[in-house]
Order: sequence, then structure tokens, then C-alpha cells
Amino acid sequence: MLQVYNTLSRSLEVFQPVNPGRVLMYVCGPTVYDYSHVGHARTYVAFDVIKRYLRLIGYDAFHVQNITDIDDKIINRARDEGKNWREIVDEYSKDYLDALKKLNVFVDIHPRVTEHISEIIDFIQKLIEKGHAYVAPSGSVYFDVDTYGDYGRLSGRQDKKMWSQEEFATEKKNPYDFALWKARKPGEPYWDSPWGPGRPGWHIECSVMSSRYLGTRFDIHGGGSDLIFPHHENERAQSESLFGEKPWVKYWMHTGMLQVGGEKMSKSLKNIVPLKDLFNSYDPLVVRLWLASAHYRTILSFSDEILQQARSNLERLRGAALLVQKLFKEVEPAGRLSDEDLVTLKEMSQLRRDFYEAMNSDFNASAAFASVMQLTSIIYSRISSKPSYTTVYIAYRLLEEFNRVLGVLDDIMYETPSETIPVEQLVDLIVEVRNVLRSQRNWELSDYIRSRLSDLGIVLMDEKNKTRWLLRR
Ligand SMILES: Nc1ncnc2c1ncn2[C@@H]1O[C@H](COP(=O)(O)OP(=O)(O)OP(=O)(O)O)[C@@H](O)[C@H]1O
Ligand SMILES: [Zn+2]
Repeated sequence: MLQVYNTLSRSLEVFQPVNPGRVLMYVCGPTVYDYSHVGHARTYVAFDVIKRYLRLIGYDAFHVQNITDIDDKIINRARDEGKNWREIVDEYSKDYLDALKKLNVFVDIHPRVTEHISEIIDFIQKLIEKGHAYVAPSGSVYFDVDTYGDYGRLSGRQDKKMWSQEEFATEKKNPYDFALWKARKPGEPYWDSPWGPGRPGWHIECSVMSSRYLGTRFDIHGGGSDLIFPHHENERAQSESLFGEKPWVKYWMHTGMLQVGGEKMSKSLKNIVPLKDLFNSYDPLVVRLWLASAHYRTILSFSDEILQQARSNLERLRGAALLVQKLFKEVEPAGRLSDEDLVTLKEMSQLRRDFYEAMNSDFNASAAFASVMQLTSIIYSRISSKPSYTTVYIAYRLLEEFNRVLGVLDDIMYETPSETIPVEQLVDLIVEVRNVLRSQRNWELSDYIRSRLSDLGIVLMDEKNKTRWLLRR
């Protein structure tokens, strides 16, 4: 039975999705105005692990992660660099998508704010009609927080004094109201709206895009714990006010922050380690394994030592997978298992139970990873010293199962060896050997090679000093 910690109730709850068998999840993605950093990766990998585990236990999980492609931070960055804001967005969204791919994180939809402007306007219009939002003299529209009775519960801020929002505009009814639509300022990008030209505020996008792709009630809303207030508090107020659905989101899940020297890794604190730089020193799978083997709610500290530890874990794990793969080619099924093999089988089956138990307990990937490492010990010691068909086969299957969550052994598990063999270089080598034979006037053998390669669809063209080859299509 899967239990999940819900930030809203501050307790563990039994996981029961809105629609049986299907899990709809929305995770707040980046504002693309700078390079993606390790802190971002912490959150993306954590939700990827959660989604993969849900799929492993049979749910059809659907994952939406937005890209905020219009925001003050983007506009300011463009201004500082003397560029168009779209150039900034292009550059950093490419960087983000590239990092996700390298981290083996695949999201189902990456909706962008600027491609949902008409839905955003529609949402705001309906909030105004229902009396939850008001148009200020400037043409900006604000959410009227006093009209939503449950404000502050998600973040545990019961006192209004703790609600003040970043945008201190004198035209707001209350300091804690927040902008849904920001009236155009000179030199800024804008879209037309019923309230005049402007652009969306930050929080509205996630309410709009989640409902477009997941409906007006869904299962998991995630992001880093830095987003609980005001972002998620505001999203919740808007959505519950408009949809009247309670709860709008069944499980609010938040990752613990990644820190450096005791502080959140963040662009504003200028302590970021961009992923693109880190990937020069560490294989992205090392970074992935480190993050995928941590509990998503813990605070993590970034250090070289921790990555070196992850690197050695990855080597050990990949070595174990390669070893069982090799052993499997050598062993034959036997008619009887030894007592030792029976003990090994029992232990592996216990490791499998421990793994699921840990993951069922609020996705405790750190405890689950202990089972993975214990499996590698069994493989390196008992299985490799006395391999038997059954123990090798089951160890391999178990690694494959664990990898569906960890996602660091895909090339070993799923790619056929031809994808890892340098085929082109091999053909070059054969052609080179044939040319040696030709220089020795061994026409018979060199013709034989030409004809055998031709059977494989490889055509040789002898020129004066060299031989070219190409694939017949
Ligand atoms: N240090 C961190 N640790 C864990 N998650 C983080 C960290 N920094 C950002 N995130 C998460 O990554 C996702 C994208 O973040 P976003 O682009 O909004 O960050 P940001 O606020 O622009 O970055 P920064 O804080 O560096 O200025 C969000 O879900 C956010 O909670
Ligand atoms: Zn969001």
C-alpha cells in the first residue's frame, strides 16, 4: 500500500488517485532566464523517480512540467544583455531540455505560457465574473484573496500578516492580493486582453495549463518546497475559486532544497552550479544516481565528495549488471539447485520486498537504494563465484526492475550490443585488411571479402590509392 506525504495535511496519506489506475501529475518547471542548475535537477529527478515508481506498480502516470517563458526575470535579463526576450527564452529552454534528456528524465508535455495566453485570459475573465478578481485602474487584474476562505492553509500561514506578496502596488485592495494580469509597461512584451495590453502574472499559468492537460481535479502537484508560498498557495486559491472543486489537487508534494554551504542553490544567491558545467566533470548518470537515491523530501548538500561516492556506486552497479549479463551467456539451466543457491534466492526475494516497502513509504528512494547495493554485493560475491542459471537470471531481472526507477542502466539493459559496437570502424578495418591483401596480390581472398561484404549490403569502390565503402539502400 503506497503512502504519500501531503504538504496540505502535513501527514502521510494512503495513495488513491482520482481515477483508478491513472495518475495525473503537474510539476512546476523552470523560468528560463539562466542555465539549469543542480538544484533544479534535484526536483526534476525526484519527480521522475516518483513517476517511474508509479508506473512500475502499474499506474498509467502522465507528467506535465511547464516552461515559464515570460516573466520579469526574463525581461530583465534580456534588458541587461541587450537581447530580445525570445532569444533568452530560446537559449535557456534548449539548455533545460538538453539537461533533462541527459538526466534521462522524460516528461509527457512541456507546456509554455506564451502558447496559452487565450486560455489564461479566459480563466481570468471567469474569475472576475465570479467576483474573485478585480481590474485596477492601470489595467492590471488582481486576485482578491479575501474571497477565498482557505488561504494560507497549504503553507501553514494562518495570519494575514504573513501573506504579503512581492508585488506591492498601491492600487491593490489588500497587500496580499496578487497579480493575475500585469498591465503593459513601456518596452515590455504584451498581448491584447479585455483589460488592455499586458501579460500574465506568474501564478495563473500553472492553474491554466494544469487544467488544460489534466482537468479540473488531478492527483499530484509538485515542485520544490520554495514554491509552497506564495506560488502554490496562489495557484490553489485561483483554481479552487474557479472550479469549485475541493480539493483541486489530491496530493501536494514538495522536494527538499538542494543547498551549497547551508544555503539554497539559487540564481539570486549566485551560488549555482550549472548542469552543463557539472556534466564536464561527471557523467549525467552519476548526477542522476545521486539524486535518484535520495529521499525527495530531504535537504541535500552539494559537494564533490557526494558525487564521487555516486560515481563509485554507479560503477559498482553498472559493473554488476554487465557481470550478470556475461554470466547469463555462460550458464546452462540445471536440474537441481544447491542449498546455497536457495539461500541466495531467498535473500534476493527479501531485497525485492524491502525495495517496494521503502518506495511505498512515501517514495523512500534512499532506503530502497540500500537494497540495490545489497544486490550488487550478492552478485559480486556469491553469484559470481558460483554462478547458476537461476540465481543469475533472477539477479538480472531484479536489477532490471530496480532500474525502471533508477534509470541508470538503460544502455546495458535495453540496447542491443550492435548499438555499442563501433560498426563503422569495424568496416574500415576489414577494408584496410583487404587492401593489404591486394597489395600482396592476393586477389582471391580480396574478392571473397568484397563479395561477402556485398552480401551484407556494403559496396566497395576501389580508387587509385584508397577504397571507399557505402551502404546499398
Ligand atoms: N535549490 C533547489 N533545490 C531544489 N529544487 C529547486 C532549487 N531551486 C529551484 N528548484 C525547483 O526547480 C524548479 C524550477 O525552478 P525555477 O526556475 O522557478 O527556479 P528559480 O526560482 O528561477 O531559480 P532560482 O531560485 O535559482 O532563481 C521549481 O520546481 C523549483 O522549486
Ligand atoms: Zn507553478
